[in-house]
Amino acid sequence: MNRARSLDLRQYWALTKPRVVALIVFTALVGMFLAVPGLPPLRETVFGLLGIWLAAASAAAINHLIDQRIDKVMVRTADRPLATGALNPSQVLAFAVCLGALSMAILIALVNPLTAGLTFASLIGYAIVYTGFLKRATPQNIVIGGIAGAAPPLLGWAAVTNMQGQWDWAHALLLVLIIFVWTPPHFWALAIFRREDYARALVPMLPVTHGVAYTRWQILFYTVLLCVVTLLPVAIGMSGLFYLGGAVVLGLAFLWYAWRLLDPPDELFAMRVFNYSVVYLMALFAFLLVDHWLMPWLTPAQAFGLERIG
Ligand code: HEM
Ligand SMILES: CC(C)=CCC/C(C)=C/CC/C(C)=C/COP(=O)(O)OP(=O)(O)O
Repeated sequence: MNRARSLDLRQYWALTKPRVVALIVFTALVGMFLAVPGLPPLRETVFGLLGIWLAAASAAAINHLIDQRIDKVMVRTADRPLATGALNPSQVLAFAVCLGALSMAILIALVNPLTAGLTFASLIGYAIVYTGFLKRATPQNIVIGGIAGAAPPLLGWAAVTNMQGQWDWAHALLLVLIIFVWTPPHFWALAIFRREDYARALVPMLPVTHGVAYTRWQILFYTVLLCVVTLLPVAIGMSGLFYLGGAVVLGLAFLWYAWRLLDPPDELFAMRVFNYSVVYLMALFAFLLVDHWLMPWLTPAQAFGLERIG
């Protein structure tokens, strides 16, 4: 393969926002493991993850396409393939359509139509509703748009159960709720640091429209809410003590970051909060997984000498 070709591949790879999508796929995997006792079925797991990955990558490529003007103006995004001209819009559109079509074909043929439908709704929710409309319209853009990014555990759950179990909706939606409440502190921490980018690009992000001080309080509010919501898996008996320990320690650290952000030591501190948010979500979902799969016996009922119900 010559140099130009491998450079091209790298540009296409960048269109898929690989690191964001990796975490999205991991949350879908955790949804799959929590949906069933023991190991989830191999075919639905492998092709479910492949389909969700391709759909999220397609959504990310469409986001590049719709956001060309914004990406060119912002320092953080000025080196993206469309902003630099390394790829042209028709190439990006063709790539996104191919990934999206492949995703749907795999999910419909090898997983189930319900998962395909929910995944398609998430793709449209992020790529069109959030990127095309909300992002430009309201500072609540990422709160509402966060629903699409939060959906993957539900998609994973649907892939392996087809939502046949009695409590499927409640349990899967709780995982969605966790990511939904996590999204505002995740994004607004970065938006505080990048507020001049957003102001220049005329994107009404919260620190631009309502100021940095107000955004910091909003981050603290959602972080407190997140700490409460992350206790619910234990309260409803979905997760046990191993998860509880992890959630409490991770949550206390997040609270410390959000509190410290009210009076930060320097400008860069907001980026430390953002970086921690990514580590937090990755670790929280790892705790959910290990708790469910390796330590199912470590329940509050066991610890307090009560019999396990059900
Ligand atoms: C509407 C919802 C969301 C918004 C607006 C948002 C926004 C952002 C932004 C602007 C970045 C910086 C990207 C960059 O500098 O290139 C970022 C990074 C990141 N986001 Fe989000 N995000 C959202 C939801 C999610 C979700 C649902 C996940 C995963 C479950 C996620 C995982 C990540 C990760 C892992 C990074 C770090 C990427 C890297 O290191 O390159 N985000 N996010
Ligand atoms: C099918 C499915 C599961 C869809 C997943 C949706 C998805 C890829 C969510 C990612 C969230 C994200 C990176 C938002 C940033 O968008 P932005 O445009 O505000 O950030 P940017 O300025 O970095 O482009």
